[in-house]
Amino acid sequence: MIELQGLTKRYGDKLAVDGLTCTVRPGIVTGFLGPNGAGKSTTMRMMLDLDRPTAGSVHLDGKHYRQLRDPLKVVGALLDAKAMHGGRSAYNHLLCLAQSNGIPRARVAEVLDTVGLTSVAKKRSKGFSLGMGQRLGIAGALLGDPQVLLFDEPVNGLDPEGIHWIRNLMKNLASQGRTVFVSSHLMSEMALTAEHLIVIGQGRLLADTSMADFIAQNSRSYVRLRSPERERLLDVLAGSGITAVPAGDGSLEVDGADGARLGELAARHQIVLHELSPQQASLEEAFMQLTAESVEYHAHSAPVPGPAPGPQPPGAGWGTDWQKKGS
Ligand SMILES: Nc1ncnc2c1ncn2[C@@H]1O[C@H](COP(=O)(O)OP(=O)(O)OP(=O)(O)O)[C@@H](O)[C@H]1O
Repeated sequence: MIELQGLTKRYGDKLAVDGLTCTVRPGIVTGFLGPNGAGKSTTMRMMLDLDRPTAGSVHLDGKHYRQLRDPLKVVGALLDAKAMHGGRSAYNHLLCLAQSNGIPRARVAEVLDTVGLTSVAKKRSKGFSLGMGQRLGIAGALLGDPQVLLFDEPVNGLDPEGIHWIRNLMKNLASQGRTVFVSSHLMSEMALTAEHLIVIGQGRLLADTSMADFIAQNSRSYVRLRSPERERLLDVLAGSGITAVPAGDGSLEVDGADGARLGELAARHQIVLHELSPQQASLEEAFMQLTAESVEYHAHSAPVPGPAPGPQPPGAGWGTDWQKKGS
């Protein structure tokens, strides 16, 4: 369990983390979300005593990091996969960590095997790809068999097989009763991995809730109906007190009634349906909705040069005209 109590960090004028109070529980994967600069990395660094809080506290399974005799046996972390001595082999890197934390040498081979790096164990890590570096960082986090695990952007640089692997690894670690706390900007991946979410914006807590509730509370869900007898369907729905909104593509959008009820209603009146599909917003949409006010950095689309103004290609405007909100 990780307990934050009024956790605050100020860098000069900048309040990077602003009075965070929350608990990260064991047995589930908890996702940590926030726009760029929200304070996620700073919070994780304070959990590991790499940054000293301006105020407030962090406790890992009831203890402050500095009270831990062999910290790697209590908390394992992947913060920056490149933060290692590149001249050392993967094996020696892990061996150094093991020896300074009272962890038996045999554990090194075990974690190398877990992360799939046994065949390159004797190679220097500076020759590793981004994905191999991530795997080595994860091996380091697992070395002490800790109950608490922190992962900052763990799928960075991993290929689809690697992403699948780490998703299952995190779920397995949680199912063993461990506390797994993971940050990522990849919403689709987070939606598949995390059961609970902690969301921050400009250093403040915005949400501490289950994944399902987060999406339900921050987005619209409705049922889309399509029928060759649209007008009759509208009448039948109205007769049952159900409001349907005609959409531009000829379908109807119905809020506040579930698919089963709508399907039965149509069947009772012998109305043919070509579509009946519950529409649930994605985590990404819910996240954008909640954090819209606390996004500090916005990209503005650059005007497309040329005679015909039209839709911009995906990604147009990125890297141009970054502007700090409110400045
Ligand atoms: N060492 C530092 N000195 C000064 N300001 C810092 C320092 N570290 C972080 N900050 C500032 O604190 C704020 C929070 O940064 P942090 O890196 O924790 O955010 P983040 O949520 O991890 O962002 P990202 O998603 O972009 O990684 C930012 O405004 C950042 O510029």
